[in-house]
Amino acid sequence: MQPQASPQSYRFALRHFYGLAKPYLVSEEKKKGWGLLLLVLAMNLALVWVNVKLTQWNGEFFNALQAKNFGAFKQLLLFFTAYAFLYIALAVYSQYFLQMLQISWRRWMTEVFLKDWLAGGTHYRMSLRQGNTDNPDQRIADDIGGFINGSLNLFFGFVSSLVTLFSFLFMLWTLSGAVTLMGVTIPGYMVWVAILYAGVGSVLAHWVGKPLIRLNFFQQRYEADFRFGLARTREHDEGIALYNGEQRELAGHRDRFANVWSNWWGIMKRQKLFTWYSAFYGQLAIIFPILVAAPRYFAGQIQLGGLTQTAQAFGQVQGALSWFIGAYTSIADWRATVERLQTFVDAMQQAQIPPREPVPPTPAALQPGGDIGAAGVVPLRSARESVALGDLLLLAPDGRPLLQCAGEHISRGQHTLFTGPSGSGKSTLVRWLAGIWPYALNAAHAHAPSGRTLFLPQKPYLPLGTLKQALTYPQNPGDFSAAQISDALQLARVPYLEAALEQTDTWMQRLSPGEQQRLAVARALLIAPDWLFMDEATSALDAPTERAMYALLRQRLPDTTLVSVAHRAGVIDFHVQIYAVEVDATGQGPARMHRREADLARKAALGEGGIGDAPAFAS
Ligand SMILES: Nc1ncnc2c1ncn2[C@@H]1O[C@H](COP(=O)(O)OP(=O)(O)OP(=O)(O)O)[C@@H](O)[C@H]1O
Repeated sequence: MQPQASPQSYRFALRHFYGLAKPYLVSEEKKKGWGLLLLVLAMNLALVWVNVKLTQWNGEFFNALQAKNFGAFKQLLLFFTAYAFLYIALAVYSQYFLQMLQISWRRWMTEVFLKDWLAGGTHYRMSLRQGNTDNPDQRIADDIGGFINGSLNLFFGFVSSLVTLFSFLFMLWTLSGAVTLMGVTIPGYMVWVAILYAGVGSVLAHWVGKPLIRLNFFQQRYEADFRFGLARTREHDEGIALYNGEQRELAGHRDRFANVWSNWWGIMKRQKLFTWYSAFYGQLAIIFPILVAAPRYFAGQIQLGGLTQTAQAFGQVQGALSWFIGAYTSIADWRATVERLQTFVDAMQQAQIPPREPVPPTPAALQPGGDIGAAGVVPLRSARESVALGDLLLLAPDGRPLLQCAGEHISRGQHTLFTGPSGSGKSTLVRWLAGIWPYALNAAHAHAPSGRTLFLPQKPYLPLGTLKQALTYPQNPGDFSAAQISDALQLARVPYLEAALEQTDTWMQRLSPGEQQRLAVARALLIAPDWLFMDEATSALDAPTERAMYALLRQRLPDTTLVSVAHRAGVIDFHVQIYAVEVDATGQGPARMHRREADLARKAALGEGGIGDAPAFAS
């Protein structure tokens, strides 16, 4: 997405802002939110009032100095003390309450985003639809805060500037008097000069600063890509070290940093131009009003206090009018942040659990390369205690047909094995049953089982934290007694890990793949689900240990139905029904499933090195 700073895009940004901000302002925290918002607003208005008073004070003070009036001088000093204290207190507390509002709002919004992102595999389905949302971590960690801070700062800046403008316009009009130019008398001429000065300044600032919008947008994206690349290297350090892949990694990081670097140069050059301009404009603003008002002072029409007060009022009017100049880059950043968050929200909505009724796919979806979007995505959850696949057709994200089902059915207790060549769609079927694979057609008569399910993938996920937390994931360690945990580790043949239960480590890096898979078996023993889906969940174990793990699961979890995806013959005996997936000979159509007898499957496995090899099943 490339930001276009047209008036229409600002209208969109405002509409999206409304959609993003409204939920908090009508949420259960609305009282606190509105209360803080109004409090900070009142304090900002009070600050403008104090500014007006200080400007008036300034005129009176310099007049008292010029008149050498010591009594007035002393009294004005007292007034100054009162105004200054009020100003300081307001400045401190308006900032404090503003920050309180920012963090409360951010906490609320982050919670909502995290929940939506992590709900029902949404995060996974979003990652399937590449291109829509880059770096979700950045959206949640940075953009929510940026959105809230930017919106609040712009709002209060806008209101303060508006009120300042009207308060000081009136004062400036009164002070400035009239000027006659080429026979035409212009009343309140300082006001017109201030408007002209700020107007020209704003137009020039817009012209000079415009490219910064695009540059800042891309800078954030490039920074996030670079950070993400580094995080991946850290995560996969062992693989990289074993492959001696450091040079490739280095090249990748250099490439990503080159984007950061070259875009940054663009920002620097444009920022330099902008700073030339804004510094010149700011310096000129100091002397400009005095120059314009000086003729009246030297003509004796105003006193020294009048001159300084006029200069201050001019500065305030000009400053308020030029608010757009100061806020220019902030508005651009804010707009980019709003758009990024909105894109993220849209992507989350598209990836959320689809409607229960299947949506007919578009013809394009069935063409290779066609994008079926979220249509037809229906992992229907059933109240029935079985798996039924009907004539479900699983698709790849690009619409390519992967696997055609033909009425396969698994009842409770009917331990089932799916086997077949690599890439034929077995894992995709498991993902669909888990409700996270959205690309499927003809799902009306297919359903996943009800009840408690646990899916063990080939690479078990072990979260950051203690080993006990990793073992009991996704449940909490407190859900199990020490004896249950100890038993599970003993049975899964990793008794020595008991000593490390309270240790914190990156367990996915520290434990061997086989240990991780045995830990996952221990997890299944603890959780004791109704349905256990094992997608090559024992592939890293030696054959005897693999058999021992299956025997253990069958023995210890008598009420659990096993649904496995596996390649080795050793697991056949633990299943009562076997489906072999056969790929289409032409390579064009989807793979298909065939029911196999255990003997035939075993023979195929022994003969061809894999139980799913197509030639062994060819009739
Ligand atoms: N996220 C994805 N994006 C695009 N294609 C995918 C994605 N996930 C899977 N595929 C493709 O879908 C096809 C089926 O993959 P799947 O993992 O289901 O195969 P499998 O039969 O389980 O293979 P294996 O036995 O090697 O695990 C493959 O061609 C794979 O490349």
